[in-house]
Amino acid sequence: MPSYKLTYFNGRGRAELTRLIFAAAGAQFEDERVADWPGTAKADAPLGQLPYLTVDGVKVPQSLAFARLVARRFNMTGSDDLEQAKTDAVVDSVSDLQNAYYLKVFKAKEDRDAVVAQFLAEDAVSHLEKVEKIVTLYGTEGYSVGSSLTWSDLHLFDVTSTVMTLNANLLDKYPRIQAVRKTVESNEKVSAYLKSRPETPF
Ligand SMILES: N[C@@H](CCC(=O)N[C@@H](CS)C(=O)NCC(=O)O)C(=O)O
Repeated sequence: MPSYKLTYFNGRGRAELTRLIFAAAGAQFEDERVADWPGTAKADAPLGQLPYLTVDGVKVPQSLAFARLVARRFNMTGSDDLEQAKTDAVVDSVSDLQNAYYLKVFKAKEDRDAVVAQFLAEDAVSHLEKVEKIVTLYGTEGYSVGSSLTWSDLHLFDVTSTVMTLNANLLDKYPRIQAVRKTVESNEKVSAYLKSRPETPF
């Protein structure tokens, strides 16, 4: 059996997608949470950043690269190469929202309320409209692509959960996104993980 160690801060952030994939697959991994940064951890990280995944002793940086590897190993990237491209396209659309959130809201120091208001009125709307559109195009009710759980469903769930902390009604206009979230939340293994995971500030 391959060994996996996920190294990140004590947060969901860019590591949570991979944790959700492991949870949905019912697979074991070591969840290393770095408390002292940079400490010695920065020098240990392949690109000087977190997260990274150590697979059988090999360190893989870039959260989407190793999430895709793990999802592929657990058959969660789609049933053929075209479906894989579709889950990639959904993941990228969701990541556009995630990156805008990190760049604007997470890093905001001054005028946070104004930054949040602008993000919700402009960035979030523009990205969520695209996610709703692509999920409608490629998925069936409750799935972002095809008709079974894929890593794009988990990414959509995770990132929208984070952005919803800014506005609980954020998804009112996006029924297909809501339906995917319901599927993820009602997955037995994922739901058990969500109940047991640590509460963290991000
Ligand atoms: N594209 C990278 C981004 C990694 C990244 O921005 N990591 C941040 C935390 S989320 C980090 O390590 N910041 C600390 C630093 O750069 O010193 C990924 O998806 O893994």
